[in-house]
Amino acid sequence: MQNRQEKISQVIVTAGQMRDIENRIFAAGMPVVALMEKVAGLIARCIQEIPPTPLKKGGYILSKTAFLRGSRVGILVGPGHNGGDALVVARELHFRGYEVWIYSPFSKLKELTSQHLKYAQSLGIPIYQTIEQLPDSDLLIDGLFGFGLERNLTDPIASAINQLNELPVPIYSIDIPSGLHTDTGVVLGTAIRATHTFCLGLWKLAFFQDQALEYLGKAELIDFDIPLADVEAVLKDAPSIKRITPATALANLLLPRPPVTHKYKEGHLLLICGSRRYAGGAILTGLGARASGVGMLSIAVPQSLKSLLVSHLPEALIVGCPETETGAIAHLQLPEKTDLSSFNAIACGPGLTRDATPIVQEAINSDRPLILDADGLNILAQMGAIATLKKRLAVTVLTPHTGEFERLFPDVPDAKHDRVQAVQEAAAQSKAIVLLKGARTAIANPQRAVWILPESTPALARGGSGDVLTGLLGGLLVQAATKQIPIEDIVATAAWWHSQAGIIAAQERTELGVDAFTLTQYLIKALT
Ligand SMILES: NC(=O)C1=CN([C@@H]2O[C@H](COP(=O)(O)OP(=O)(O)OC[C@H]3O[C@@H](n4cnc5c(N)ncnc54)[C@H](O)[C@@H]3O)[C@@H](O)[C@H]2O)[C@@H](O)CC1
Ligand SMILES: [K+]
Repeated sequence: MQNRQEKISQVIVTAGQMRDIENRIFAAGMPVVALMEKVAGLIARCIQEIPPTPLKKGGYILSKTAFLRGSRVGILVGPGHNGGDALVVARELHFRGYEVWIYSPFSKLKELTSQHLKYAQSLGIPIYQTIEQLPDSDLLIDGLFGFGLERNLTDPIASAINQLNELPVPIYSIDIPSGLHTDTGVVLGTAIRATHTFCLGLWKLAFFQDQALEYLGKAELIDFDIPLADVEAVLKDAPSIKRITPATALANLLLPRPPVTHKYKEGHLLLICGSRRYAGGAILTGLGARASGVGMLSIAVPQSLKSLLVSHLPEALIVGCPETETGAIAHLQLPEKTDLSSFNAIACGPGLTRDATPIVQEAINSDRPLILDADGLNILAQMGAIATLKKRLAVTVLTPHTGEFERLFPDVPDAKHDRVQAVQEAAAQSKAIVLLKGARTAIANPQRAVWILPESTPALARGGSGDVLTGLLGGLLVQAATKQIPIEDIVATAAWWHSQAGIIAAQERTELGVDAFTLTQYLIKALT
């Protein structure tokens, strides 16, 4: 049972896939009306369990409303089965003693929705057609549109939604905030700004698109027992899109270590980073790698940074390299009897400046697994990312933020519109594993499979936090090199670990207190 729940919690579907899964359930004999009753019953129960918490918006307490028996609940009803769900909730809350009213602005409703409305009316629940008639409420439930929304919202419903968003009451959306595109999370005209969203059955893609986040509020999955067999049957031929869960991330963390091992068995990582201008980037990348538990760490930096790096990372082998006039690494000067094949992987980029082109070229030409970040990505973009990467013999991992992504892949569809599709396309075209940073970091492999980080914190939106990720990822990658773990899974684990450290640090120190050095100090804490 645990296994089923864990699997369900990883799945992410599009609206089309959800409809196909739903149709299989109906074809197998489950009556539509029974499923609606079951789903809406679960939602009604969740609403009754809402604790009496103060309402906050933007961090400020607006009112101390408690949603207790007797509270006034406004139910927003659309024309389809999302509206049907809302009407079943209305009926249940009515019988549980809540003071319910219904806003039903559409004249044409689907059959089942229309029947529920008729029954609600027979119970004496007040029904209003226009926004001006609506009484006050302590809580709104949004059942205007679910995954059936197919075109832009227009007036009068669009302006009604805008007015409802202004009310100082929490809004609980059923399935998805009405007005959001279920796959891209794009706002179709306007959308409900929910304080809480009950996502029904399986996570929909919109929940992991950055542009949707400010509309979703706190998101919760309502598991209504969709059989795994139906999910697997519908998803089997499509590239998988998965949430990274704590269980999957921890499974790849290489703990416990085998009792008999040695430092070279736990991987040798080469970091190529830093310049006179950006010395700190090299330190942060090194500290990220240190937290990974890497067996051996070598760090190539400009000669003038060598003693600084030694003082911060005494355990690492610091390789001082000849430098350009501007203080960038001019070329790699490894110790005697060492060449790039001595390392299990290379991570290259943080703090290099764009003057370090030859060394990035050298790393790309090597046959080692390679992580490129920051200036490593900017230099790659100048070379032409797709053509350059196609020639690589070993795996490449790219870790761009949106700006770097656009420079790397100018011909890939707009990452601001649909980040998931963009990262899939970039990985497929470049044959690299691409980690697109954002509020919901998304990782894709060349086969278009995607892993999405469902949780993060804006505390990580600070200079240097990406350097920490690069080091951490590099350290994990070399340790996994001898252990047959797919690299995509290691990338997902590194992203999860990094964000968990940020979340825990922010809880203790506020979102303002997570500078990149502090973040490195929370990495181990996130596991203990
Ligand atoms: N997936 C499932 O297994 C289940 C789904 N259920 C509910 O059913 C919902 C999907 O129901 P529907 O397919 O009926 O879709 P919706 O309820 O999302 O709405 C579709 C209706 O809205 C109309 N519409 C679409 N765009 C419009 C626009 N821009 N302006 C005005 N009208 C517009 C359509 O013509 C259609 O009548 C889900 O979101 C969920 O709430 C649950 O009842 C039961 C289980
Ligand atoms: K909705």
